[in-house]
Amino acid sequence: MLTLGVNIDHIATIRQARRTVEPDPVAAAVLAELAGADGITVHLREDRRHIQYRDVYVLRQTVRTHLNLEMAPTDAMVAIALDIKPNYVTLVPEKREEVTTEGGLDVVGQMQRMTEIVTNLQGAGIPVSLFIDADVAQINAAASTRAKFIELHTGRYADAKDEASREKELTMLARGCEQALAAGLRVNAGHGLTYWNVYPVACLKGMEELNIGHSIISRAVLVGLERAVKEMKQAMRGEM
Ligand SMILES: CC(=O)[C@@H](O)[C@H](O)COP(=O)(O)O
Ligand SMILES: NCC(=O)COP(=O)(O)O
Repeated sequence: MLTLGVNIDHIATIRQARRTVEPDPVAAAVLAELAGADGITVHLREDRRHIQYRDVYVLRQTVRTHLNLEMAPTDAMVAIALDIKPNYVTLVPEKREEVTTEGGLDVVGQMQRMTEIVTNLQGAGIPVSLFIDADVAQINAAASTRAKFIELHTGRYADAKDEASREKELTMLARGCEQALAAGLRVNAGHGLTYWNVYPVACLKGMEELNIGHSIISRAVLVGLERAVKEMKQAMRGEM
């Protein structure tokens, strides 16, 4: 059955805008789980722009589904993952100046390093997923590292400007999924998925989990606004 990992990075983005304590990603994770999330995903970026070490540390104790830690393939992050022990780690490429993750990992170009990290984390009982584009060579390389999963980068599909390009990207995702499954990999996907573009990806045969964040948090802010304003009026009347 296809599962949903809810990425709560942007709850932390709102908190960090004021460097305060609200909204707390830990509370968001509880609510997401109560609403049916099958997993919680957080990306602990090197620049700590949203999720903080404290969040991952507390989430490890509170998440009741599974915790997917997205992280750059660096020694510092591997040490954190070995200490926290999330249910799985997704290795992602990271650039300081990027607004969000741009491309997939270049596993082909750093086979030895990737294999070392995968071996190290999986040896400690933490399954690893490699966030890659639906590219034949990258998928073969990912399988060679013996990582348990890949996460197919759906950004190009999500950003497609017209139906023909979207169809082309979807076909590449479908072929990538098929190739990966045949190579013994388990397949997740994510990035830029929304309420409007998710269904064709959700229909891909063999897809295990979709990790979705920005669109869900954006919608949550809007569907929750009416209640939040009403509650502030109550508070102003001393009713809270
Ligand atoms: C790896 C991936 O696709 C993203 O979800 C990543 O976590 C994006 O990072 P931001 O949440 O900082 O945009
Ligand atoms: N790995 C993808 C993810 O966790 C969420 O990406 P997005 O929905 O915030 O673009």
